[in-house]
Amino acid sequence: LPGWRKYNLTYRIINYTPDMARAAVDEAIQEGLEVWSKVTPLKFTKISKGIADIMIAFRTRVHGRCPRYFDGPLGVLGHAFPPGPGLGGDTHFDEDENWTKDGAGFNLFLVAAHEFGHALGLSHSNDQTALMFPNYVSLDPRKYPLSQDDISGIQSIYG
Ligand SMILES: CC(C)C[C@H](C(=O)NO)C(=O)N[C@@H](CC(N)=O)C(=O)NCc1cccc(N)c1
Ligand SMILES: [Ca+2]
Ligand SMILES: [Zn+2]
Repeated sequence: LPGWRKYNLTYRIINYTPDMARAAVDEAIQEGLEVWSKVTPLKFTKISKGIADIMIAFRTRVHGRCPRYFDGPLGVLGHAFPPGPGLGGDTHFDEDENWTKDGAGFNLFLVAAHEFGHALGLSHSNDQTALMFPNYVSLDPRKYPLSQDDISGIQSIYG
């Protein structure tokens, strides 16, 4: 089965990027999850210690026991593991990027929303308008980032 077998998921922000205010990071993460909870029965609860389903961290290069590595500035911006125990659902952002709330650099909310798509079981889409399209397209973050393709995809897993 490609998705989580429960609707109530926990997440924990392990560390914070120095690029943004902590409150802005909390908000970008929460909104990145809300994009998906708005169109599914999924609920996300933030915890501040212990093991969450979705462990979120800012990392560089080779990090911890993660089998995937980051590549310095630009290129890969983040990665997330599909639903499952342990590493499953965990989401990492490349700290060598310039993370922002608005303006230059990469919009954390947009990248987070994309990564959480993976953490919930979605793979990349070849629909150019989809949030799950492989390449970052700087959208207006105030504009709703999901395309019909994204919505059909997530609702086929969590109908
Ligand atoms: C092979 C993967 C590890 C690439 C990685 C990715 O897709 N992570 O989910 C990634 O960071 N892709 C870049 C594009 C690239 N340089 O390959 C990206 O912008 N992904 C995040 C993103 C954010 C917002 C929207 C979209 N469409 C994509
Ligand atoms: Ca990078
Ligand atoms: Zn991706």
